[in-house]
Amino acid sequence: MNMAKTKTISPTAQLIFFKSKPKPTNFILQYHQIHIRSPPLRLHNLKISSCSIHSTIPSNPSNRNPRNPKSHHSPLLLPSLHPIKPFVQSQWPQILGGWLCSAISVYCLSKIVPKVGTFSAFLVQIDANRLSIEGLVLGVLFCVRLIANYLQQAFLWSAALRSAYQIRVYVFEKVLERDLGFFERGDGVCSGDVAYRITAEGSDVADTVHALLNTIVPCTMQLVVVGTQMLLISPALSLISALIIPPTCLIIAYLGERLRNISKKAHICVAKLSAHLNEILPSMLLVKANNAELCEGVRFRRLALADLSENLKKKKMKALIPQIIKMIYAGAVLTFCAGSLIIWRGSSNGSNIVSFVTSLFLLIEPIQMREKESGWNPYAFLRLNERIMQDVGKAYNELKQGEPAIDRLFDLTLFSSQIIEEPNAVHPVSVTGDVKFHDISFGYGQNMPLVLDGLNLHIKSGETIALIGPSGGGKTTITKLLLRLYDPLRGSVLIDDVNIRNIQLKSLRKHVGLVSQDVALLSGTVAENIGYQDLIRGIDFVRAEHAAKTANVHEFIKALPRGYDTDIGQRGTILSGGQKQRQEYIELPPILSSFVASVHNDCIAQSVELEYMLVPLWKLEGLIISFHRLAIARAIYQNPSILILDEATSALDSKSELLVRQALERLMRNRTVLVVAHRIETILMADRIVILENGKLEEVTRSSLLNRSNCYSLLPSD
Ligand SMILES: Nc1ncnc2c1ncn2[C@@H]1O[C@H](COP(=O)(O)OP(=O)(O)OP(=O)(O)O)[C@@H](O)[C@H]1O
Repeated sequence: MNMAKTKTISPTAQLIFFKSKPKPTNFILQYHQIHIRSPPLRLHNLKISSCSIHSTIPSNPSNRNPRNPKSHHSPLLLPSLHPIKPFVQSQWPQILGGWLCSAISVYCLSKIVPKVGTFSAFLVQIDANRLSIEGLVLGVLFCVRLIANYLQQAFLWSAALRSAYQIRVYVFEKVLERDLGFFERGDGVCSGDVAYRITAEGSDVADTVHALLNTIVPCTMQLVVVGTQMLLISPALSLISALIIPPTCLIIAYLGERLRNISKKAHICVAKLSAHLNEILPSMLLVKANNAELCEGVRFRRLALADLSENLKKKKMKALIPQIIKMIYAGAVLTFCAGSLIIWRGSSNGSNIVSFVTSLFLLIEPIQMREKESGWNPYAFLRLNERIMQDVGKAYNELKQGEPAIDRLFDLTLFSSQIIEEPNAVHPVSVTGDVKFHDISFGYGQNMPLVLDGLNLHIKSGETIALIGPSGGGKTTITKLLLRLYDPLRGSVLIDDVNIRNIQLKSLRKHVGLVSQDVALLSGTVAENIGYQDLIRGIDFVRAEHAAKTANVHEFIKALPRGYDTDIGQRGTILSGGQKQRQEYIELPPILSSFVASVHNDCIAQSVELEYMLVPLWKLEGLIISFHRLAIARAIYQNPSILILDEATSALDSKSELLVRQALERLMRNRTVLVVAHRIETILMADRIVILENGKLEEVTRSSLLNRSNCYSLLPSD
């Protein structure tokens, strides 16, 4: 597999489509490890067979106490890094490889520096023989060092990016596990912010991990090794050094904490900016219709200004920290030299002092300066140290500004689910479709008014119930309870007399299908949209085609440029090709296409905002209807025993109406159907009609309904 492509499915959810050349043989995808065995099925253009998914993500992060977001922090020096530890540790082969290369590079440098001195001495003596030997050795050392440096970077970036990839996948999977309430209420985190954390801040995490691996960890190792050497050479001088280290660490820790706080604010500012754009751009109709361009310009400017201010503070602090580290370094070296001079005067052992000073430099710069007399150029040495100090400062910056990103990413994974699957939940292979709502009371929050209050409803197997009522009356809420997206506060929902709390969630949502009034088309091909539930197992194309035919959408699909393989994600191309040549279509720029589409349907507006759309205005309605029928085809493919239809509120022309109605009739056949109805014709198709008002249900007859239909904004049929 050569590449994993992430495509947006909805503002809050993403699905990874693995794009690769089909591979005929068994192979393993990581990460998570998807073990693939023959015979192959097809997922997009990746050939896979039955696959078992094993989460190899270490268990540590999920074991944290979800009630206390900070409970994972251990009293380590860098507690914010604790959550990423298992992900980084799992990359140990790359990390070891990188550090080994780093050691080789340092070793070469330790040889190169004195050799430069020897080489220059032979240059002065014009000793051609020795000169060429020394030159060759120098050249080899130089080349080895270059290769080692390259490999070090390649290994460590590989470890950092793979860790970030695993973290992203882990966080996204956790986000997917969250209850619907999180996405609907937001809990203070809007979908744009979630997307920003997983994308942009995920990249910051990669930089942080790289900084950690590339600089800070080798430096720590070096500190320990050289510190031990210093202690062996002169405990007294080590004591002086030790006195300098704590205040230095304190100052650096203080500055680091400041950078961390500033970075957190900067992250929040840019996330707000991104969330605001995500909200406003698809809502251009609202903005323009309300003459709100100026107002939106001002709101954007305010957010952008806050971002500017926080980012400026961050950049200034990032620039300041390396300078302060350098200053501390220079001060420390001066203090140390003064101290050593005092001790040296009282002692005759000058060579020990030289060795010790060398070790002190080695604390920061990995050069072994054994041949002090021949090759040591103090100016070059100082320059090297300065560069290293800059690197250390830069790495420290990366680390500190990555910490808030880690915090914010892992905050998304800290939650306790309200919808908990019972340990002994059953997995019925089939259900007859008998549904009972028994004494249901439900409200969306503890202090929120009850939406449903002591509601009872029995839908017999194979029966169609039309649910009507005033807007905001709770019709959609009933459907959410049936899908167990929320649990009722009181009462129970039963399928075939089994409380749905005792049915496995996967099984429940397999037997209960939903065709929502939001025509939720996802990125991917038409076939993938129809066989959505089988994306991983592999789509059954015969079944998909049959579903499309039953839903009256087969002809529409056949007319698309690549039929069932047409990528719906590429909105611009869906209607291009031959249709474009016949100049039946007008080209709408992104903003206008979303604008026009949003008049008809919000979902289309979301989908088209990024691409040019080639659409005949007179056909736009037809396109939306085709999308409706695709959604119906998806439900037919799923073949659930119980069907929830949340009918679209928009008006259709009579031809489209007929096509959709035919598709719906076929879909509803031999199923238990609960239809949230807005059209009189649909209501008349039902076996029974119930009105939901003030949280309670009342059954009505068709004739009595026709007298009161205006109350519920029912759409007349053509
Ligand atoms: N996630 C939520 N959090 C808080 N309140 C909600 C949530 N979803 C819906 N509500 C509120 O619950 C009530 C019932 O909403 P619901 O969507 O079930 O009504 P509905 O009858 O389907 O309305 P419509 O016909 O307009 O779609 C409304 O007052 C709505 O504002």
